[in-house]
Amino acid sequence: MKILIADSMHPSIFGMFTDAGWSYDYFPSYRREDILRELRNYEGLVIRSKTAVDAEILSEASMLRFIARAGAGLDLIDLEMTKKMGIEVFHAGEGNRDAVAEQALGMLLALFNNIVKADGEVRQGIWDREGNRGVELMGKTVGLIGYGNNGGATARRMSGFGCRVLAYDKYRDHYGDEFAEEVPLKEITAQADILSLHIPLTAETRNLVNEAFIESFEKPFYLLNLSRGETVSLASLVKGLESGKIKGACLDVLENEKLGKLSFAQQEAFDYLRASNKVVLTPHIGGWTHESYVRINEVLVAQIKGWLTRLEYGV
Ligand SMILES: NC(=O)C1=CN([C@@H]2O[C@H](COP(=O)(O)OP(=O)(O)OC[C@H]3O[C@@H](n4cnc5c(N)ncnc54)[C@H](OP(=O)(O)O)[C@@H]3O)[C@@H](O)[C@H]2O)C=CC1
Ligand SMILES: O=C(O)C(=O)CO
Repeated sequence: MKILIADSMHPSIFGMFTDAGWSYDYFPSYRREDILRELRNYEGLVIRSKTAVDAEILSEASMLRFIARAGAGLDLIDLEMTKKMGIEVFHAGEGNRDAVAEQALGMLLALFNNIVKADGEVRQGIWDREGNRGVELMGKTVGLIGYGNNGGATARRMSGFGCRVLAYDKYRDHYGDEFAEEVPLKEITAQADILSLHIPLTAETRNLVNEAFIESFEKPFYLLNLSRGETVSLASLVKGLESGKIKGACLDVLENEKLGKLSFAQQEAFDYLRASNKVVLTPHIGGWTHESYVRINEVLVAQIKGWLTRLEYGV
């Protein structure tokens, strides 16, 4: 089996592929046009987030049997088309869920305890204790939307901090566990002090957090987004922060990432966010730890092996 690795990966993948008897070409700097030109020669494609695997790319995938995404989200892959073409798609959500959950906790604790602001002040010689009085996580109600890998890992940690955790997942049944109560969405909007998004980006979740949704919350709340930026309308978030309905936000992802590509309206919203002490921002690093970098490879290789075994035994 010949595999094209078209994005940078932790080098542990090379030994894993060789041990499995798979041959590969590693071209981490391949751009879209290179993939378009070469893909017809490969049975497997490994990508991270550089290239969208859309209809045009797939039209060159005459030999392709699988795509392995070195991460959780599959929003860059045309899943309808891969299904039609019988191409397997693997992801490594189990590989970075703990990283995402720890980052969610870290961002929230930073926000609640004014860590970024206070750190900046002390560095400038300002010793302000009253202006940096914190908020505790203990006893807060957290609402999670999406209860898969990241939602589950986040619930485990939030409950350990003394929070009551409510979880809503539109596509799972009977998912409540010792860390989170399974609830309808309206229970989250009625009770949550903190909302944390752990959903994929789909037509349904794009702009899920808009003005009407924010207004549907009964209490002012804090927002965490470590899913995809496009699930939250930045303009609505800014309105919510201005009105006080949103008390603060932790954003690892933005509506239009990489900052350079922002439209005028997005730039205006982003300028508000970056000037606000009620907001903690990180550059999409939630799933991006040294440990997850390796674990993602292990998860993908296990999935590919499992699939090959199933094919071999016809199950
Ligand atoms: N910031 C970062 O670095 C990272 C971000 N992510 C993002 O987080 C997302 C979630 O990851 P992960 O937890 O691993 O994914 P999972 O698929 O394990 O969990 C997501 C859950 O949300 C459910 N869901 C889908 N649509 C809705 C909806 N409209 N309302 C409520 N629930 C819904 C899914 O159902 P179903 O399975 O049926 O779709 C699934 O049960 C990824 O898709 C990715 O975009 C992931 C890793 C790192
Ligand atoms: O795993 C994901 O989907 C991420 O966003 C990190 O690449």
